[in-house]
Amino acid sequence: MAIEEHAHSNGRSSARPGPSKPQASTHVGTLNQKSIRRDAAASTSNSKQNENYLDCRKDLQQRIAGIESEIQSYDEELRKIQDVRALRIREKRDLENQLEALRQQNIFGVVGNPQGKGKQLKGVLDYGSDDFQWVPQLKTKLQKVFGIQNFRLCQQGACNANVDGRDVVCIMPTGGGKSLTYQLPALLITGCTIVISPLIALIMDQVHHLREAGVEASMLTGATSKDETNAIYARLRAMADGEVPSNREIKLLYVTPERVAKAKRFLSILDKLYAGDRLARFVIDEAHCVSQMGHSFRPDYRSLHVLKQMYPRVPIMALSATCPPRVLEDVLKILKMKPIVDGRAAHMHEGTVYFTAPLYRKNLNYEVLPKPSSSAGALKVMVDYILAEHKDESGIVYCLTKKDTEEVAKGLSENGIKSGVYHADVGDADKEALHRRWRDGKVKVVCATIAFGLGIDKGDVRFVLHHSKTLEAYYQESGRAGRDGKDADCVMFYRPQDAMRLSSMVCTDVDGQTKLYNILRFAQSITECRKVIFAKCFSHTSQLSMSSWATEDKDALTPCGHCDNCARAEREDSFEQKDVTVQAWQILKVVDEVGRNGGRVTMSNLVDLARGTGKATYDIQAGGRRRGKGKGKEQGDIDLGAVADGKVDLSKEQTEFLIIELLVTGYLTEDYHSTAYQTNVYLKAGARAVRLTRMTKERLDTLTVDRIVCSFVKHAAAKRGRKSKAGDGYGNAKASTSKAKGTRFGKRKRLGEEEEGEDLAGPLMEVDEDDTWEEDIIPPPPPPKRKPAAPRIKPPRAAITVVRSDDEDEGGDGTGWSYSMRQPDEDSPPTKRRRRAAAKEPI
Ligand SMILES: Nc1ncnc2c1ncn2[C@@H]1O[C@H](COP(=O)(O)OP(=O)(O)OP(=O)(O)O)[C@@H](O)[C@H]1O
Repeated sequence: MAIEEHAHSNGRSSARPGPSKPQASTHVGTLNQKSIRRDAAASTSNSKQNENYLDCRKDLQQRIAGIESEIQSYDEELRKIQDVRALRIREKRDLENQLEALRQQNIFGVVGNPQGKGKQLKGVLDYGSDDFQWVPQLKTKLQKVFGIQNFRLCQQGACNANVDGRDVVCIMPTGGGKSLTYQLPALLITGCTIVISPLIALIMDQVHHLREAGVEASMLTGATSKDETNAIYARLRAMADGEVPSNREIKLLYVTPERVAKAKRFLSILDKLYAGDRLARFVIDEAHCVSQMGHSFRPDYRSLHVLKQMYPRVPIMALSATCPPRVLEDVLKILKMKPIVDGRAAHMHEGTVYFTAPLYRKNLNYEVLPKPSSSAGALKVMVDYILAEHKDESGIVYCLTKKDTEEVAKGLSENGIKSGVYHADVGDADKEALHRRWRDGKVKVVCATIAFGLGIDKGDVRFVLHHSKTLEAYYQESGRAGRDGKDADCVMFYRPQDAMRLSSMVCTDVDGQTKLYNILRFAQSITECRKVIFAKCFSHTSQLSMSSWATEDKDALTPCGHCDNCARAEREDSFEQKDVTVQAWQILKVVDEVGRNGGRVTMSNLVDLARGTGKATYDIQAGGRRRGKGKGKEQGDIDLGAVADGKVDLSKEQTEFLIIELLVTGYLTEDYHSTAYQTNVYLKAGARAVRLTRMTKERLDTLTVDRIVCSFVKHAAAKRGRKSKAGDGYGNAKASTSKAKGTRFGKRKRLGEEEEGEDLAGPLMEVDEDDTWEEDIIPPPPPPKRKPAAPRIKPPRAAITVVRSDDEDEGGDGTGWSYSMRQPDEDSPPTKRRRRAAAKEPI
């Protein structure tokens, strides 16, 4: 009853058996008997339930008691663990204090040297200073082993942090000297430094150089023979067992990431070295490959996360030339490295010590030169340039295609410049032979695709000629120049027609168009400092911070003072401005008319149509208005007077430049048509075109904002006696003035002089009459005969820059802009017309 009452008292209806509530009945006797039987049955059932209940209760109480006592024992254990933890924390602090004291004792000027400069702030270290006791030893080895007199950029800081056993990240530009930051410290530390590098060729090159310098360096790659591999493992085992004296140890062992990821034998020798305290450091070269967010992710790099897991005592150094903050964060996370601390003010024992050097190298002179439109002309310009500026000096010509490299190498060789070819299809032995001959100076110029990059470390590359698809590629290629720190030239050859070929090459790439427009803006600019363009563009597109482009003496947006545009800016009278709003309107009107007639125009087509020269017709697609009858290509033509109020009164080249400017500013846009073999690029009106085309010519004349203004170069830009940037280009001692470059820029043609540049073309970016092209189709090289060492001829060119106006009147959107155009040279190469005239041929 108690149970039932309890249940009822809880307000629940009980399903349990119990005495029934009295029911109304008319048969009393029967009811009483039934009731007695029911009561007896209920009583039996109640006692069973009671037993069950008691059993269950006992069981539960016992279990609860068991758990309670278990919890108590855990509490006790936790208390013990917490006590131990607190003890260990105190011990750790003690050890850290000892480490700090030890570090301070090792820093002259704090403890060891009372007369020291006292540069150290409390609790932080300036690894870039001389205040470490091993610095004299580092400097001696720097000179004796590597033959290098001074550290450059952040090398000293990185070396100090390495010797001090810190985890390090070092971001330095290509050719900045990253290798030294781990190779030199490795000589001062007991044990073996394991270098993980992505490319066998690069590894071979490094090991070769180190052995030449007398450093015990080895490699374990697919190219290492079985015997050699066994010998290396035997030496490492002996090292781990303490059987090898320190001066006989393998100081640097190069491996590919695949070996760390997959080779069990290698991992077991690492275990042994670790146990024997002979694992000095892991160096991860090209560390951005660890991150999927990086531009060249390598899956095997990901497996490097095991290093910190398995060998927590071994410091790691991560090296890269391009590691934007987002990628760096990912790299640190994957490698299980602590967050970064500044190498000039690093916490005594916490964090990954971080060093970075300006991405901009002061010893590189960036310059854009005009490229003639014919293969012969383009080759001639390159030959002239090399002979006039870099005769007998080492250089590289980067080409867009394999076939280009072959044609250019042939052309240069025929003109007395010993050249070789390097691209993906060249066999390893030939590559190696070329590399060797180039290094020895037997070959002067390597004509290469971008494949010629990693592992190419020749100090005295005095010039690199570029035909690049993107600004990133241009910058990367330029990293091969001037690695000895002396002045070097990085010259891009460009003509507006290139844009169409490049556009078809990148049209399917992610961000292809954005990247293309960036390099077009760079190439067309004649006023803005090249360094500043790099800084703005890369800090925007690659998340490389703007400060990466600052140097010790200049911030990122201060002009470098020595690129072609800075040199030009030094001469106030070097260009004059011209309003080309009408010409832009005319071009857009022509495009409009072609589109209305169902036609399409290529760039060269558009130039001819707008200027009323050449065949001045355009292709018509089915359904468009056509001129003439019969079979064959349907053609349309234009009444320029009616459509555009006459011809565009700019030279061909100026018109091309204006068209590219209209393209990158959205007044024109590309119209791609693919066939089975190629992609043809046509031009059509862009989103902004209507702003101009809706106006009448008369209305245009009264327009006060959004006018388009071009600057034309009046005189050759001064570039003579260009100063050497800053000593060796890496902030070390001052140096000389570079050789006079007086021949570089001759006098230019007067504005309006006609028909220059008809023979301008490029073996590297050949474009056929219709702006259509097939990769690798290159016309034969030009006739070889030419006088060596002729002064460099600078073909004419018009460069356009956009200047925005903030004026929002006249219905404009505040994006007014103006152009500047460089005036053609007076000593430009003979045009077809002039050549014909000279040969007394009728024009
Ligand atoms: N302090 C220095 N002074 C003069 N030359 C140096 C110095 N440090 C390094 N070098 C030289 O600079 C060249 C480039 O060095 P290194 O190969 O280490 O560059 P890197 O930063 O690794 O470039 P990459 O990213 O292209 O591999 C080498 O020839 C090296 O000997």
